[in-house]
Amino acid sequence: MDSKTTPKTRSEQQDKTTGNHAVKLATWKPSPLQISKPSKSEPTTPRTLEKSVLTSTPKHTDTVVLTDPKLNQHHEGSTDLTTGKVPANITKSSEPTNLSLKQPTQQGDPVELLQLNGTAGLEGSGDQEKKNSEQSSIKDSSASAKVSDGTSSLTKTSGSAKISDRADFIESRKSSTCRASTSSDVSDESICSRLSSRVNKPHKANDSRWEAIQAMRARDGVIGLSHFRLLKRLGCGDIGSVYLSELSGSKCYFAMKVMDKGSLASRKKLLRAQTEREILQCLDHPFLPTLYTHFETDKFSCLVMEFCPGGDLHTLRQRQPGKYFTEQAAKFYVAEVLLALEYLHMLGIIYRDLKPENVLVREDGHIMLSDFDLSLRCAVSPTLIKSSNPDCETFVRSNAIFCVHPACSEPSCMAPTTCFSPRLFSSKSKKERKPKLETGNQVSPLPELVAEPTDARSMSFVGTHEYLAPEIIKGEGHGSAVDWWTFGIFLYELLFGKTPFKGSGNRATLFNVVGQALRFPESPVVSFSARDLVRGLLVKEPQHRLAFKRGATEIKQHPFFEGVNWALIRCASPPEIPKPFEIERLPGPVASTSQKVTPATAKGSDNYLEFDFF
Ligand SMILES: Nc1ncnc2c1ncn2[C@@H]1O[C@H](COP(=O)(O)OP(=O)(O)OP(=O)(O)O)[C@@H](O)[C@H]1O
Repeated sequence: MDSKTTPKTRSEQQDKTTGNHAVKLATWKPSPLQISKPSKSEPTTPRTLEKSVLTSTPKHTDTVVLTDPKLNQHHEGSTDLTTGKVPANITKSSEPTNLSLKQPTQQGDPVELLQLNGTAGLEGSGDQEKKNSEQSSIKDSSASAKVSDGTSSLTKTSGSAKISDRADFIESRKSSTCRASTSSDVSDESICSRLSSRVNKPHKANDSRWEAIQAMRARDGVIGLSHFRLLKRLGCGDIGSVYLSELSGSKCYFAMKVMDKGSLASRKKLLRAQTEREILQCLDHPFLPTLYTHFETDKFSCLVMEFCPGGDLHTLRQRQPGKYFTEQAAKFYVAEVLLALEYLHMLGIIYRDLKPENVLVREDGHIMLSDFDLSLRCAVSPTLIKSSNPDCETFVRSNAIFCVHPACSEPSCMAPTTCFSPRLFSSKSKKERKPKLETGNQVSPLPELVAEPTDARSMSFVGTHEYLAPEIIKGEGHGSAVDWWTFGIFLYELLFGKTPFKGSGNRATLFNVVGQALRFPESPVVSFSARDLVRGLLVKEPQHRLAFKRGATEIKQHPFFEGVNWALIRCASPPEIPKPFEIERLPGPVASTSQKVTPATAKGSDNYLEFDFF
């Protein structure tokens, strides 16, 4: 079975819950959740959720949803692209029959037409581009993006059900300098969108897909929905559906996330969509998605990203003997995830949703971390904590962090953070002085820079039950250390085929996360260093957790990763290379072609030899 069509539900771990399963935590009460900045288009008055109800949706039993009982406005499911409606019964079942996405539009044509009443992409600015946009709008409205039937693949409404709106309480030592945008402008071309179309992605220089998009843009002025053929629905998350799509005539394939703006607005998820888009615009890393372009129609907001034909790590794990990875394979995947997290942290992004379902496998077997709508953006202030100059004294100092509300951060605020000149903290009071750094086994002659948001704090209750950090559950406020907790759970799951604190239900799981001691199963047998790393990461108090002070550097130096060549990891052989994705197997107009999406057809996209991040 094609992994892309395999339901992403954690079948062996799912709770047999139907309907919302309210969880009240008896022994502690999540701290009041406050909204720091009400958004104009999402007029949520600051509120206190003293009796917050944690619910798990049947569609995503493994993901936490914090519902404000007063608002009671959380809806699950994705919009039917044909009707533009959210299927009414989608919360009751994850059966494919509930997801009739398309209606036949042409008799005898197995390919259904997806009428997307689109206006052109909104990239670019200025009169000429507006003109183009208008012309294109006319063109688009008469054009139809084709989508295959793919009914057999619509077996899953995958993805995580998440907090219906972002309500991050931001503990900020300095107000953000970013534009305080409102989500009402999401349908318009935001400053970020304009920036993004010009964002330089140096690592995409040899990417044929990148070139194809640029060529199309140069030719037509703007890129819109009419430039793509939607071939198959790959999956569906909480804020949109993802389609395998071809840039018409280019044989370049992409994953296009299509979000219904009306549905986002009514479900108060515009901010999440905006957050994801703005984060994607910033990324240029081998283990993170490339956003090739973004455009909007009257009805939809579309993100065009790299397509990963290898499925996700959850599905891949299920296919392993014993449903767990060998230690070697696990090491490979977590090492790549670690680099992705490190890069995100350097950009001031706390990921907050690490789980195997969100780790996709590229055509070359390397990974791609996906799904950024729960991420939190902060401003980071890189700090040099260890100088290469032996005469310089070394100090540990947490870097100053300023969280920014998801609605008021933009790439221009974040991107330069990696380029800051590091501050070297010289002599301070003796109190602040730490005699020696714990540098693990390695003695590095290189300067050591912490550019991660180790001090960031948010009060949101986000994530997936089994992956939630204790400080999130307890509502104590959380920072980047939550990513190291989830990293520990992730490693544990890859190694043992299950998560460590899973209870009989979501409520029990949350209690276990907070109160239960970490235990390891007797089998499979896992090395001491692997268990030691997991132990270091799954420390309940974030301040005592591995990587709390110095971020990913601490983890990289752990003996578990001994021998890993961090700089050349993307040249390492992956444990498994996915079979070429066969376009001919898809129903619809492409069925007659024998085109395969292989590394050959996406030539140049993975020319990672010139690796200069690390
Ligand atoms: N770049 C991609 N390549 C291949 N498949 C993808 C890609 N991005 C997403 N998918 C598939 O589409 C599904 C939906 O992805 P999406 O990011 O919309 O939702 P999600 O990860 O389930 O989370 P959320 O609910 O936060 O949106 C994923 O489960 C995955 O199977």
